[in-house]
Amino acid sequence: MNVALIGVGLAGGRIVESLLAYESDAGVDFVTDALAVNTARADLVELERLPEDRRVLVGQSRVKGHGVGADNELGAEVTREDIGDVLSVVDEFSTHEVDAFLVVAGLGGGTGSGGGPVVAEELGRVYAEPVFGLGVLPGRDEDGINTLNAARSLPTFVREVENLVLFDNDAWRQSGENVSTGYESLNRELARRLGVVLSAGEADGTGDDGAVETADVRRTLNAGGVSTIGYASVEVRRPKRGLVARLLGSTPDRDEGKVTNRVTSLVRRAALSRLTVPCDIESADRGVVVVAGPRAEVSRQGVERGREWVREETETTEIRGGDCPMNSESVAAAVLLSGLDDVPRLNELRRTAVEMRRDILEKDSVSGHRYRSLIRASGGDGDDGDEESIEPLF
Ligand SMILES: Nc1nc2c(ncn2[C@@H]2O[C@H](COP(=O)(O)OP(=O)(O)OP(=O)(O)O)[C@@H](O)[C@H]2O)c(=O)[nH]1
Repeated sequence: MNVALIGVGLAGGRIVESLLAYESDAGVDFVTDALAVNTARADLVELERLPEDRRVLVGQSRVKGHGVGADNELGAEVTREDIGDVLSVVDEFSTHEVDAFLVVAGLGGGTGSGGGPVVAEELGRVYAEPVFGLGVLPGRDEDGINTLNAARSLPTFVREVENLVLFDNDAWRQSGENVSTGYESLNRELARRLGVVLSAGEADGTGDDGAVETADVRRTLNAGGVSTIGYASVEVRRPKRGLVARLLGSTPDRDEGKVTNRVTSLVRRAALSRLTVPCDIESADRGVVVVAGPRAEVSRQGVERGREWVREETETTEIRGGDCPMNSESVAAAVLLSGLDDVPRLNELRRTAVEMRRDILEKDSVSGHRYRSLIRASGGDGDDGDEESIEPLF
């Protein structure tokens, strides 16, 4: 699948770079071009892989390159004002080769959660290719404003993209981890999962029957709403060949049954693994199974059996899938499940956001606080809003 990546905000830019790192390490080719957008100059400087002309600073006239300090209304506003700068860089992409855009953002901050949906809306307006999103949910230990930002940005982001893949930082952070090294390993885990899914279609156009195609992933994501990804991998040791076999050039016998079982179990483990956002897999509307690895280690029958198993477990007939040849030392299975209708973390996030807003508004000490207008904008301020609902960002 050929994707154009646009990372908005710090988390967005870092995750885009992790995907680029995965792509080069795995020797696959799914990123057509990539770009980072930010309101903070320092966050763009921190990036390592994207060239200078693929880093766009927005809102300079308003926030002087210092970021929007978790104000996602301001993040949305300044991104909209400078959207021309973003689109002119996207214009330089080989968009005729692009199958889809992927807008990546952390939903807890100001720039990504505000600017991400704006970028998605504008790309959808200008280009015919689908626009997908990847949204990172803030942890429970972050400030109330991060939860409120995510609760407001989510419905807007979901509306502006064809599908929003979710990643829940909380479900992935190990206790006691240093935040920045923690993010690094989180981003690697995320890139591994998404990387396998986006590698689908490497064999597009070759007429290879069992290979998973770009269209399989696109149709799965067309279910709309939000999605999650499960993943499992296993190292494969190439069997040693004796001297005579090497001289004769013969290939070692392949235990077909063993390879098939290994692939089937791998797909099951992926579906039952810790998902990028935990949920009941039965709540999925569609899915796609991608098994990537050396051709000799990926049994088509194994993929088919695994797919059948996911179909039964999810009680969903629309489970697509296939293999994806890759020159690696391991076989990896990723299961993308979309159109989820029950994600407990999202319900909790909304509830917490309502409670936090109430708490913050009740505390006298926050009168005149810089977040007060934001909190009012989120609705339920006692004047005319509904106390139990959160207003979408726009
Ligand atoms: N997975 C992951 N999450 C991150 C990373 N950096 C930040 N986050 C999360 O993303 C949220 C948004 O943070 P940032 O991306 O730093 O914020 P921003 O969008 O740049 O917005 P401002 O800094 O407010 O302008 C935070 O609430 C964190 O939960 C990262 O590298 N990886």
